[in-house]
Amino acid sequence: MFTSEFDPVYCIEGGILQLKCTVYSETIDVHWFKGDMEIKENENMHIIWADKTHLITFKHAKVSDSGQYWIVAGKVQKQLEVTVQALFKRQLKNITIMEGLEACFECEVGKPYPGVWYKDGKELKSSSNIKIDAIQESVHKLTIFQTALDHKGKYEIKINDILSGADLDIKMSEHDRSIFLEAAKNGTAVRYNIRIILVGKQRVGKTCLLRRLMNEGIEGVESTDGINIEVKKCKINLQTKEWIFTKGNESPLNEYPNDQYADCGFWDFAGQKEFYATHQTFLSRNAIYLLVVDVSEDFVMHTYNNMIENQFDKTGEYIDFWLDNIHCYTVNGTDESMILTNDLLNPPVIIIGTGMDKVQVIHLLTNVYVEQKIKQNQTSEKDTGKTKEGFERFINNKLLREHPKGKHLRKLCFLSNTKPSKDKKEFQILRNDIFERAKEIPKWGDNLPIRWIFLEKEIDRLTDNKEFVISYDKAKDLASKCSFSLEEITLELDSFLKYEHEIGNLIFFEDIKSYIILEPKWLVDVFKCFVAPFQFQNQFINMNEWSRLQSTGHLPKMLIEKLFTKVQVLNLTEIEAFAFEERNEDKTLALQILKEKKAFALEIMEKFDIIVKPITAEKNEEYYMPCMIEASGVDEILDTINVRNGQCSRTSWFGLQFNFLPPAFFNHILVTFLSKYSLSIVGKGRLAIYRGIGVFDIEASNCQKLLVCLSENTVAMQVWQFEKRDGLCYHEIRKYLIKTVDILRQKYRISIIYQCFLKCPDKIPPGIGERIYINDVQKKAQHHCPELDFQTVKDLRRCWFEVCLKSLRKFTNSKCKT
Ligand SMILES: Nc1nc2c(ncn2[C@@H]2O[C@H](COP(=O)(O)OP(=O)(O)OP(=O)(O)O)[C@@H](O)[C@H]2O)c(=O)[nH]1
Repeated sequence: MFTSEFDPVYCIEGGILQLKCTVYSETIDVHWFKGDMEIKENENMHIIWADKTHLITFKHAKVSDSGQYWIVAGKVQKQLEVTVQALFKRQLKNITIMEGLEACFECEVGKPYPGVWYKDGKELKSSSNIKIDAIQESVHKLTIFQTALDHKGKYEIKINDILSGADLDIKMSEHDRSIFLEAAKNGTAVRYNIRIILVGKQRVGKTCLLRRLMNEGIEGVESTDGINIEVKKCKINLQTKEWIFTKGNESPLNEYPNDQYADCGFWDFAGQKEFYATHQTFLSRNAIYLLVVDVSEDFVMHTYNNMIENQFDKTGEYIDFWLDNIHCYTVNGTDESMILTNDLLNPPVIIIGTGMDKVQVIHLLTNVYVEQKIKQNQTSEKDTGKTKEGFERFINNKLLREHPKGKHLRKLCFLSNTKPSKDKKEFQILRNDIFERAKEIPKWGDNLPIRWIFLEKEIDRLTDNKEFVISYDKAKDLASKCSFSLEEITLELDSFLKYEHEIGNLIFFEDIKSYIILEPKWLVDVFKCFVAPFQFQNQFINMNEWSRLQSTGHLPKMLIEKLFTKVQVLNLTEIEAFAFEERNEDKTLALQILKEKKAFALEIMEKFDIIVKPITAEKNEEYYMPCMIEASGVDEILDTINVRNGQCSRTSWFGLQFNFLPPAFFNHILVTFLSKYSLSIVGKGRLAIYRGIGVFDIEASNCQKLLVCLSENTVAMQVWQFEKRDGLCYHEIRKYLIKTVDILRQKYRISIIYQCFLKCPDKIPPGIGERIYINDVQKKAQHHCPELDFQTVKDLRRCWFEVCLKSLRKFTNSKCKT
């Protein structure tokens, strides 16, 4: 039938593709098929024949035109292989860079053709800050110099009628813009950074998991006793995705080039709850979170409404708690850079269920047990050991998916640290996942001024030499060595330090900048002695100060000094002290530096509201630690202050009900109130501060006291009037509470929401029932209070909301006119 050969046909996308055959006689009918579908003519393709020649022409070949074609004549069929090669050997790639830097789009085509560039559909031409060039019409380049925010958009190139497109995203530098832009003028370099934070309950296998990820064995892993953060580092090859670890004390990691390797740092948190108050220092926005849970433990679903700090223990609750924490500490309502897509928020969280080996054992054990139970008709879900399903149901939980915190979740994986698979593939998969997630984080591949990268290396060198905290002056010296601009060295240095703090490389507070913490371990060492001070009680016996700390929160200077002796990093080591002796040198300078560091440590703890100097009538300068005070019954406090003696009248409650109140947030509120109002004195000079409660004198005669207290996810206030005076309104205090919460939200960049409510002056603390939410006030003009007969909403409002004088005036004015 056929007189032609059927050699494979090649063509480049966009070109003309012709398939041809000749047959023995012009009367022979030829049919063309692709796969098993007969080809029909369309706009882009014509079928023609003349005499014995049959031809199909595709005007613009597409990659999808590739495949097996069949040519059928009578009962004979021949096969023809067609390959349409993509025109673009390299497509344009999305670019995200910081404002002021140079953006370069580049693509490569398989055959030389001219190209036309577009931005948001409009043709682009070369100009003062846009350069278009092409190397032999094969490599096409578009360079935008000194990018500005309005360069954001979709960029495309059309070559031979085929489009390739990519987005340009410009980020405004979070640090001081002008300084950054100035520093960038002397050249920039790309830097890839990954911070991985392991969180979860105690003893769920975080340290073992970290060891596995670092390719180490888990022999000798012991549960961390006390508070700790272990930091480990490695490099990741961006091309091969290989992870490179250091062994022992050598530090070859610095030798790997920044543009080809990502810096990877792991922070392994010990899971002690005492430590939660300090989390905001360590929870970085630019991190990947590995939330570790033990699958063999009991799983309890969403039980959040009644969950308060320190009072939860089940796996589901931990997941809830950590997702809430990560969400509220890392996502700022207005910050678009944390929104990845409609359904995904940064930072990413991967949940890792460890202990799979134990679950299988449970399964085996329980099968017999379950059978018995089934017979007795007594099965429960827990008995069946369906732990894995519990997790999956949790992840698919509608509530979780609707809540923004659910948008951080990327993956759920199950493994065993103690009994991994033979080739330990599950850990390799996890490493790959981590790497892929890292690319989604806004600061991935940031371009930084080269001198900043030099300074980063100098700092790395210090930490390699175990120098964990440096003075600001030392940082200035280093910066000038790295050619930071001399005139404004502190401005640029601050800008650098803020950036490094933001990505979690070091800890720097602009308002307490005498020292810079290069390793979180330093801060942890300080915190651990102060947040859990009672561990040292046995070592300093016969001191009344301990019981006073527990009952009143008073932390006298003498106790502070004692605790400081336990902070390793704030004391000379034995070797150092010995060296001084040996050399017969004066230690004064070294001791002076340690003294300064101690003062800095106190300042940090004050900054985090772990310790506070309340204003009191005596204006003493003593420190208090509200979080150390033993919880006492509210009834006890009422009786001590004589609130129920019949002569004291109590206002309605005003409060804020939060969706989630992160640990220590109430402490921040209390401390802010402590800086404005004097604490009441009860009994023999005891300050009226308790765990989760503060009582303040709000006027000179001490006849009006304000109670501020924490109850579940609620902060509530009530005023006690010991001298009846009608018509008093505390709207300033209400506004102060709201302003305080809003300022704290901004200061700690916490994303939390609340509803304001009023409630009858019944028991303390005010339960959830019978709360009147301010938004509902209009609907509830009459409010039924079981304890005080009928009370109108107006009565409840009166003491917290001023009469709106403006509207009153407007009203009277308008009356006057008429
Ligand atoms: N059976 C089993 N045991 C595990 C697994 N992972 C960890 N363990 C054991 O659990 C104990 C605690 O492990 P760690 O890795 O220290 O746990 P952690 O979460 O770091 O503990 P903290 O440091 O106290 O917060 C160790 O005895 C481990 O051997 C696992 O997958 N299966």
